[in-house]
Amino acid sequence: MNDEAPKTKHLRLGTRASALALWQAKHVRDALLAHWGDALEVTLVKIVTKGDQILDRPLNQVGGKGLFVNAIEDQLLAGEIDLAVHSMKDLPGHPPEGLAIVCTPERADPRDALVGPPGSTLAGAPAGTRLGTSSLRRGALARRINPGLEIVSIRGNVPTRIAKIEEGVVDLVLLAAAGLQRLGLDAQIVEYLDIEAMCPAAGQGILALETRAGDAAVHELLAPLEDPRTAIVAAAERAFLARLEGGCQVPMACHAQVVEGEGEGAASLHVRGLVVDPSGAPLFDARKVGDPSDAAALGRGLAETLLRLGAGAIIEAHKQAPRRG
Ligand SMILES: NCc1[nH]cc(CCC(=O)O)c1CC(=O)O
Repeated sequence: MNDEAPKTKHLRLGTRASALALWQAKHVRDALLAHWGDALEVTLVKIVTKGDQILDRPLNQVGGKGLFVNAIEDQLLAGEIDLAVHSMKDLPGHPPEGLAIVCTPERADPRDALVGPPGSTLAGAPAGTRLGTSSLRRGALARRINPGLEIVSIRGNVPTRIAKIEEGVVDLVLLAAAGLQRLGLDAQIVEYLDIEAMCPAAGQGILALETRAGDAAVHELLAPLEDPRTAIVAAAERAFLARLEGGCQVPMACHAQVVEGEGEGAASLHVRGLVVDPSGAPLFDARKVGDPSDAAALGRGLAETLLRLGAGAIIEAHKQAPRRG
């Protein structure tokens, strides 16, 4: 009818079907539509992953975080979808051959947050308090803050884990602030943990937009969502992860921040990384400061520093942990 009308492009966006994954996928869809308007159509494709189906065992025993992303990446490689939206925290350090993380929107709150009875704090919880978490990192760092805590492994999506308090299985739950905020559950947060005391997981609070490598048409559609500062910190944290990664879940943390220079001074990139035994000790903890343009080298170098300090033993122990199922 109207020859002048721009041609509508169609994007198939693959996502897990959990409430958090759907929120994230819709958030990306809405941001894309806000930018491109009628020139773009986005279809959400819900994909059930192995990680969604196995809920009765800790993640580190059933194959780690890859479980949540493999099915989605397979569909991307097969051309069934054009774009996958992931929590960067759930991704391994390297994308599989043929895929690429091409866009990282602005990072949300990277902190961990405590859910439980009003007035509770991690440090002030009485001895024997049961803290629910499936993350070896959260359990280990929580025990450093309060050695009296009893760590209880819980699985399931965010609302399921919070329900464990009502069910009497645990007293407190530690979760990512970003996930709670996205689900509108932040009214239940009783304490935000300081980044220094509870160093977040690499990529926590960051969305990773993944496409087929070299798919310039899709990459171009995503470009308006890119946040350059997030791309820098993500590059550092992912390089750290990639250098240390074993096959299973390893208790490690990494957090990078771009710090603006004073006056005319250039910005600098601060990266902290740690590897900790699940019991809370020993802990290998190091920091590096460098140029934001060297983000990946800085993250990798930090990982190598931890290996020189002896962190490899903890990583090996978790690589060799038997996989059941
Ligand atoms: N492992 C599950 C997962 N993956 C991403 C988030 C929250 C959002 C984020 O950290 O970016 C969560 C829930 C949680 O850790 O509490």
